[in-house]
Amino acid sequence: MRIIKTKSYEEMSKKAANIIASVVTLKPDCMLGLATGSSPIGTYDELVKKYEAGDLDFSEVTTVNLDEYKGLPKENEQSYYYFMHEYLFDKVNINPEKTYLPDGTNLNSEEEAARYEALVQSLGTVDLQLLGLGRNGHIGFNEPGDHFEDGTHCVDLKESTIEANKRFFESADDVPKQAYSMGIGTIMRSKKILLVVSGEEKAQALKDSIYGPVTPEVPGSILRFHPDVTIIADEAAMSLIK
Ligand SMILES: N[C@@H]1[C@@H](O)[C@H](O)[C@@H](COP(=O)(O)O)O[C@@H]1O
Repeated sequence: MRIIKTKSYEEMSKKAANIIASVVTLKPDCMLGLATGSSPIGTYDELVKKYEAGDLDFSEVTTVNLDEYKGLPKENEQSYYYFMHEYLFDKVNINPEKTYLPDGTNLNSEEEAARYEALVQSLGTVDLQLLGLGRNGHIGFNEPGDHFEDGTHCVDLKESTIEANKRFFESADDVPKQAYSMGIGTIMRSKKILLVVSGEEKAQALKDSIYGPVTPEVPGSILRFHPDVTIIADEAAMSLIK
């Protein structure tokens, strides 16, 4: 596990984008696992800049996203489909037919989870999985619990996650109560993992993930068992780590 400490969110984002760009440059037809949330927005902005400067070509890249709210249609501004198009897909030359997310409009949880898991596996191995960290230590939408879920599944979101994510919605009541998420096994099967963490409100979750026991109570802690993890965290997120 490599831990890179940066002075700011901007520096974190630049370094993360450099790592993703190197993967795309070395393997133009790579498969990227992508994340949503405020943590990776700066990284996507930096990737767009590299594309606009003519330094990156996404035409052969395939992407699979970690998660999606259950029940939100694609055109809902809070759907992760919308987010990915807004921050990345519509701004670079990626082939939209090679970008995949769970289908939030399929309300049959078992069917959708099985479909997405089979799809991700059929596409091959994720070369690099980008992750953010929830304030409660979640990765994707794998919430703290008593066991690690292996494959894609439907999650009942924790109150703390609904509380954390309500800033994007009109009220907490508007935040979906469930989401589809890749499982811990899906994430751990990626060749490389890149975790970006910013802000003081993540400091405890980051410390617990890196130094606490490996436990499903802190889903991010499982990353210690992965052979190729890079964590890029700003000073605020690292503030509880000496
Ligand atoms: N499902 C997403 C995660 O994929 C994300 O990494 C995390 C942190 O979000 P943020 O980066 O906005 O703090 O929580 C969200 O709920």
